[in-house]
Amino acid sequence: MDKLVIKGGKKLAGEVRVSGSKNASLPIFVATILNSGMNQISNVPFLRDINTTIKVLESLGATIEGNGNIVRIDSAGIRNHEATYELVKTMRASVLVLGPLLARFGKARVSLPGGCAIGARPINLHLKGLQALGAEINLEHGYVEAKARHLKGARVNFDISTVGGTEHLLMAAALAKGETVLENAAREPEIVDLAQMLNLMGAKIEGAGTDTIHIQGVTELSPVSYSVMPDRIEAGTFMIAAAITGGDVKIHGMKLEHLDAMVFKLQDAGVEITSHDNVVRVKAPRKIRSINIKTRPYPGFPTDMQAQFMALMCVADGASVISENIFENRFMHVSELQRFGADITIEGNSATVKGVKKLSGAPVMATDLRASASLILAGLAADNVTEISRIYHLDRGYESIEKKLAGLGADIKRIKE
Ligand SMILES: CC(=O)N[C@H]1[C@@H](OP(=O)(O)OP(=O)(O)OC[C@H]2O[C@@H](n3ccc(=O)[nH]c3=O)[C@H](O)[C@@H]2O)O[C@H](CO)[C@@H](O)[C@@H]1O
Ligand SMILES: C=C(OP(=O)(O)O)C(=O)O
Repeated sequence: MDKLVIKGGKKLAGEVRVSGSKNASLPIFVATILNSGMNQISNVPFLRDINTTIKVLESLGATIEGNGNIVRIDSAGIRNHEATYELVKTMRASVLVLGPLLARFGKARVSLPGGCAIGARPINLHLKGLQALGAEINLEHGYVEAKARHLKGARVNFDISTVGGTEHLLMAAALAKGETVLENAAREPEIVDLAQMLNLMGAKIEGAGTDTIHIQGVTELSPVSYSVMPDRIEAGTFMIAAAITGGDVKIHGMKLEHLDAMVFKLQDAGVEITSHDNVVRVKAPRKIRSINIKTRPYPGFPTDMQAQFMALMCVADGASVISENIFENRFMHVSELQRFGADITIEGNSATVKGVKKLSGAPVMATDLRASASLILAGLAADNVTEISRIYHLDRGYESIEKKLAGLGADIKRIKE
């Protein structure tokens, strides 16, 4: 298993480019199930989760070839309607194939994804929504078996804002008969990206990016060429890397408006953020101020940036309260950050972080994707050497992160074991 070795204390400087979004690519790849033909998806990041999605689509019968960051998906050969436990267990988002398979072929059998390190993460709202569209759903031997002669448009009111649930229903409703209205829909930019791609395929979707989405079902969708939006979480991670190392970094290819909630918090913490000609410059202050955050669905502070922001607060001036409101167990990074000498106490869904003068490098273990990123950030700011093991989590969601950080002057190496 690979590990990362970081010698901390370098101020990051220079320029870095953000890759395409993992969380937008996954549903966009899955949406190709809805048509029959050759789709071309560009700005795709090289990630383990993308490989898993490719394996899932291939197992259904799609033919896929890649060239750099462009992936061509021919969905004409899809004949199989089952996604196995072996594939779904390695990546939860694979469960999104259920709705599109059902909408196009009238049946699907997909393994339940199960929980993960950050929470139980049920899919009850996905299934309730598909049932509202007329799907007959049975749970057998850990699999969801779904049938519908023809999905029919309906009103779906989500109990809680769910990104995956909204994406799932968008895709299924695109080929349903009549109008579907999604209420209390999630508003994340990745949902807007998916809706844009579906509309290019011929879907009739209005209101993506708001909490009410109207979908007029169509009978057929066509293959498309589509370029994936930039990864806002990768961009946010670089912003914090600049801030935590006392650095001055220019980030290319990001959309600053996708990170408004975090940008305001970083500015409150004293970080200077300017944008010119689509390049965002992030300049650290002499001392970071402590700031409280509460994670919320978009446009609130993203849960996927909570761990990284906590790493920053570990070296800030004062105390910060960080509340996690999306996932019930997303503080796994706390015990690892404590190994760097961070002063953090947890009470319920809140962590109080008292800034310390200096973190001290340590051997640590990554527990999930964003936790891994927070450990890199702490390692960049810490004295001495940090060794991070179990970085396969990181490879799920960050394209060549060690190369990009090394390009900014970090002393970071991947050791193959
Ligand atoms: C691949 C992808 O895009 N992953 C993102 C997506 O995950 P994902 O789509 O899984 O997250 P959701 O928005 O669905 O989850 C939000 C909350 O709703 C709960 N819930 C969800 C569905 C459901 O049927 N029942 C239910 O109770 C979840 O357990 C969680 O507590 O959005 C999360 C929240 O921004 C991000 O952290 C993930 O990075
Ligand atoms: C939690 C994440 O991803 P996933 O939903 O795929 O687990 C993430 O990207 O931070």
